[in-house]
Amino acid sequence: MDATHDPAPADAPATSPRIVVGGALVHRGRVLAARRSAPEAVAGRWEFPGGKAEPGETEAQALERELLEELGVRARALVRLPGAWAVRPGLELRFWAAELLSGEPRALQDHDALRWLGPDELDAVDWIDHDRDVLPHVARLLAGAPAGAADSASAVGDAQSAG
Ligand SMILES: Nc1nc2c([nH]c(=O)n2[C@H]2C[C@H](O)[C@@H](COP(=O)(O)OP(=O)(O)OP(=O)(O)O)O2)c(=O)[nH]1
Repeated sequence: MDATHDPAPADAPATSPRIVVGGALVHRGRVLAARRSAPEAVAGRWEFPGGKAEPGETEAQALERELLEELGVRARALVRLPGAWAVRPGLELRFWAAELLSGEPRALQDHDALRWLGPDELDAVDWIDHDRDVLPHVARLLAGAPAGAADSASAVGDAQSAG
């Protein structure tokens, strides 16, 4: 982009938007939902775990790092899902599909509960609005995922709020 011919508005951030990556972590035909413990604006609502990409990181690297930090699992980012959402000016949310490589997710950071949701259970939790928008893509992802125990949601982690 040529800044000379495409000036940013005066109130825009100095750099391009920072990216937040949310991961639709799929395992045995279900996807992991995580309930946020903070900040207050989103506490108690469900999201796809992830976080902000650090400078120099690819989106895939950022997601894999965040899933290790937040859930204690190794995962592989597979493909970006369509769409992008402005969380706030200068912060853009994108979603990726990811597969679980090893470990059992635990709510170590930012979350106080986790649930695996099957294709018929995607409406079972109170999603953050942006995350609800991407559910049709997640449903398609699950439809193409290897069949697994998708008959019921189960709690896979539960912890007191870590603040
Ligand atoms: N991780 C994640 N954040 C989401 C989702 N949907 C959504 O609106 N958000 C918002 C909540 C936060 O305002 C922002 C992401 O912040 P974050 O707290 O997850 O990022 P982070 O772990 O890198 O944060 P920090 O180190 O700066 O505290 O995006 C989602 O599905 N996953």
